[in-house]
Amino acid sequence: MLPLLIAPQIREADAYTIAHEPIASIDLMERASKAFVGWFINHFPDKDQAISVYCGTGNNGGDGLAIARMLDDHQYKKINVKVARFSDKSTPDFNTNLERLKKTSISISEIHPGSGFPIEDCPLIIDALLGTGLNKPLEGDYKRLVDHLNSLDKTIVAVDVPTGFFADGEIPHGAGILKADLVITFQQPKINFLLPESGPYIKCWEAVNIGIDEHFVQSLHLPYLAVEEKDIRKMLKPRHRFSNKGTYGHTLIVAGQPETMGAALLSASACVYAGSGLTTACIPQSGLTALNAYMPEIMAIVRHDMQLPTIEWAKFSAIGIGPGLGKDELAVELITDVFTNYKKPLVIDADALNLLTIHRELWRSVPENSILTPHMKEFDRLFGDHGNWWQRIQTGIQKAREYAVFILLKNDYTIVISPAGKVYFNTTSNPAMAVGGMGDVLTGIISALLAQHYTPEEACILGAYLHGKAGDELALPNKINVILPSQVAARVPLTMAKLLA
Ligand SMILES: NC(=O)C1=CN([C@@H]2O[C@H](COP(=O)(O)OP(=O)(O)OC[C@H]3O[C@@H](n4cnc5c(N)ncnc54)[C@H](OP(=O)(O)O)[C@@H]3O)[C@@H](O)[C@H]2O)[C@@H](O)CC1
Ligand SMILES: [K+]
Repeated sequence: MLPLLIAPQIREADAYTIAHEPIASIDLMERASKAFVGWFINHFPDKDQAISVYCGTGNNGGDGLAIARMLDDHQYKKINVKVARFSDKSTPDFNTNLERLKKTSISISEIHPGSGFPIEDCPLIIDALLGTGLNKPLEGDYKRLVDHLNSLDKTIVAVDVPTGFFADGEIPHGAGILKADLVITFQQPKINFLLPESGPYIKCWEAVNIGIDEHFVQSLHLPYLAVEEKDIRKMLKPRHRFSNKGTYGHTLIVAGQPETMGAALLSASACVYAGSGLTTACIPQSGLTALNAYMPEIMAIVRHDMQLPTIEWAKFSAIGIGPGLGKDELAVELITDVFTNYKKPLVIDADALNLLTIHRELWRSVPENSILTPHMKEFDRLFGDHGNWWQRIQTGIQKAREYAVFILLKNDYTIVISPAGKVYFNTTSNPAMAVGGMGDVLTGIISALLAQHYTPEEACILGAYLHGKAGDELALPNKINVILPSQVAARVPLTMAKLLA
């Protein structure tokens, strides 16, 4: 897992690396700038393109100066540097890099407080005004400059973070933030890059390694972690010789109303594809023909009008409940029946989450370590309205602990919060997956993983990753705009096979 540090921890890790590698601070800046330039050159190979580098007077600005010098070394011929002298302060590494830059032929100009802004005729701007040192929303000269740059139709590549963008914590409404086409960020994506609030400011980002001490970072036992492919490869268990369907569990999916049988079909079929040895769907009677026709591998427990079905609880190694279940009286009785009789962790989704919102007394019987899979609206219905995603995560941490459950909060980077307070960011999935039914498939996959004896934590992490990865494999190679949940479900075996190879 890639630990995701917040800004003060980034400073701590930088300082530790400087003291213990050891490496001089100015050389770490050189290394960071070199990593930036390495990526930049590959993606902007036209050395005749005119580039303006805007620098503040802190270390982000120091990076900008070093980057300008290095691009000059690489024969980029039309570089100019503009230093925003909005403060009397400057860091020693900024000063050293300014002296180094003055020895080149690069033109350096300054922007002063209250002054107008120079005409900008370069199509490409490198933003090294402010980085992770941001400590308050932009105002005054910085805000004016950022608003001005945003008003120009330029390509903006930000160093580490776009100027004015908080790397973590709440992003104030209406803050002045530079809109970057690309952010080349050091060591790790900043946590706010992974939240929807970054959408208007960051078109894409790339993290480059600058050799921060990994042992130190791991020793911090940080709550925020990004899931990487190598973690998934370690987690996934291959199937063994002499195993049989019993080895891989029996999953029950409690879902569907006559009008929402699709949710039950998607969920139960995803469960089969994700490797559950046996899958049974508890569905309304009117859906039986559809179920048999859609996927004969799925067995059924039929719900007759307003009658609770008889369920042999001990038969099932995992239960997923909620997709298309509705909120009527029978649904309430059914969920109560499941919560009362089944003591292992459940996967609780969609209408089952809505029922938890309406009938708060149900919370008392949610089995420990169950997995709740809300999207943003379901989350807010459960736990109250939130003005931003950072707050939502903090509430998630508190509620996961309070109720001893896992909360999987759906997002472009789906967030899994454990009762122990760990926050895992999934790194797969894409906008082509924004289609109704995609969540039902995820529920089926996670339920199947529970049935196959993955721990609830593993089932969440693995389920979110596989679901997104299957979607990526379908959509990304041909830049397909829309993929269907049923396609994602059917792709899962191949995605798993690749990860096990
Ligand atoms: N540490 C390392 O070893 C490495 C660091 N690296 C690089 O350093 C960057 C972090 O550098 P940094 O800490 O110097 O902060 P930076 O973002 O340049 O800004 C600082 C200045 O901004 C000011 N300021 C803050 N908010 C403001 C506001 N709203 N409006 C106006 N001013 C505001 C603040 O002023 P103050 O509030 O202190 O008066 C201070 O003077 C990081 O992103 C990466 O690029 C890499 O080279 C790798 C090695
Ligand atoms: K920046």
